[in-house]
Amino acid sequence: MRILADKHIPYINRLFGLHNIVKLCEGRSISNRDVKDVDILIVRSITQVNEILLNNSAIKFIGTVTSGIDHVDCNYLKDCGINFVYTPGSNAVAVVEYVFAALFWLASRDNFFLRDKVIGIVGVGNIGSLLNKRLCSFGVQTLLCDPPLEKLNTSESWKSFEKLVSEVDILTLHTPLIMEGYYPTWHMVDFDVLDALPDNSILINTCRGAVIDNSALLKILKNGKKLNVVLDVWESEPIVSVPLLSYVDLGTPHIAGYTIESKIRSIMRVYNEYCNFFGFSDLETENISVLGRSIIHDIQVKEKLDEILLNRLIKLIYNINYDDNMLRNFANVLGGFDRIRSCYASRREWSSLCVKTCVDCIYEMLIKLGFSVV
Ligand SMILES: NC(=O)C1=CN([C@@H]2O[C@H](COP(=O)(O)OP(=O)(O)OC[C@H]3O[C@@H](n4cnc5c(N)ncnc54)[C@H](O)[C@@H]3O)[C@@H](O)[C@H]2O)C=CC1
Ligand SMILES: O=C(O)C(=O)[C@H](O)COP(=O)(O)O
Repeated sequence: MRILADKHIPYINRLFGLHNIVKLCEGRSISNRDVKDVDILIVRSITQVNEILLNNSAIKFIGTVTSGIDHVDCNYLKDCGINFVYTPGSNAVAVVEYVFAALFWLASRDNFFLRDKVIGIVGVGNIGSLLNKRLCSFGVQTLLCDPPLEKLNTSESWKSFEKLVSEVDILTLHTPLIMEGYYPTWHMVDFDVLDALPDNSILINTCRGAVIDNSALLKILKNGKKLNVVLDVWESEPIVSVPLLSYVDLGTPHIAGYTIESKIRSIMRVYNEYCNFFGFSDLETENISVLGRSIIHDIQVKEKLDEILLNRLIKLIYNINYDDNMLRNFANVLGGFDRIRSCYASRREWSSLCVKTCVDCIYEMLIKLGFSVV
């Protein structure tokens, strides 16, 4: 069969090349002409998958190596009988660990402790629920907002979005981009919401840029609103608002989900779904262990695991400031945003750091936080 794939998805030839003819393209430039004689299409979030792309094509199977699917017209694919797979949760760990890195970067800069803050999580799915679990295991207070889930699961203590905004010190967004329907998220954070946030609170967006009205955010920051902002996603991607970037505390090029582990998880998920759909047997396991340990392991933890020590462990794995600097250096360069992302030296996840301790309570905490412990 003939496969067309985004050239920046890893392991495509290794996984699909044996049985198929594989063509690789820049994701943003894939066109209807490219898919004319193609059976299988494998994309990232930067390829709009809709009738314009697929009209008169013979495509049978489409995979996106993403959790978000706002770039896909799912109804059109269903109407055309095209089998569609995506990879929800594949990069949840990566995003959660990005949020921790951002929080600890701010905490050490502004000299506060996370345990003294209330963190509001909007969207409690794969990412939001894992973030909540890890924050709570580390003794950080959280409040949750997820109206669709609230309708299904009344056991949690949910907060309305309006109430959450006024009660939290830190607001972190983890919803899909939903333009319409009962719970739309497009511009969910608008000027009024931004104005209602307590002074000196922290706003983190790692879901989709347009969940925050970026023009309103720039306006209120220009007006002097005291707000600490972390943006990994931008309303005008791949163009980044340089004025907005100049006001945010941390700005990164949509890489919160970019760990080596998450990239392998997602392409393996698509590959296994492809094998199932076409009836092939050579299912690859999600062979993350092929990565082995990170370059730094066998760290001894003897003293209690406080925020300062956890921050030091995190920084062994990931320096978020580096990604912020990269974006600030290339935001003004034509194609810079996509270039940084496609050349990104994906980081490792905490589980790749092997920590040694003989203190039981530290052992349990490290396990709950996602580290490998011996
Ligand atoms: N920056 C990055 O690299 C990444 C960004 N993302 C983005 O993060 C989003 C969330 O990812 P997951 O947790 O895997 O998705 P998910 O689908 O598991 O969870 C999303 C949650 O949001 C809730 N939700 C929907 N509408 C809502 C509303 N109006 N208010 C509050 N909650 C609402 C849903 O009920 C669901 O529980 C993705 O859709 C994607 O857009 C995901 C991975 C990486
Ligand atoms: O999985 C998602 O949803 C994301 O936002 C991914 O991080 C998008 O990465 P690309 O598909 O744009 O490489």
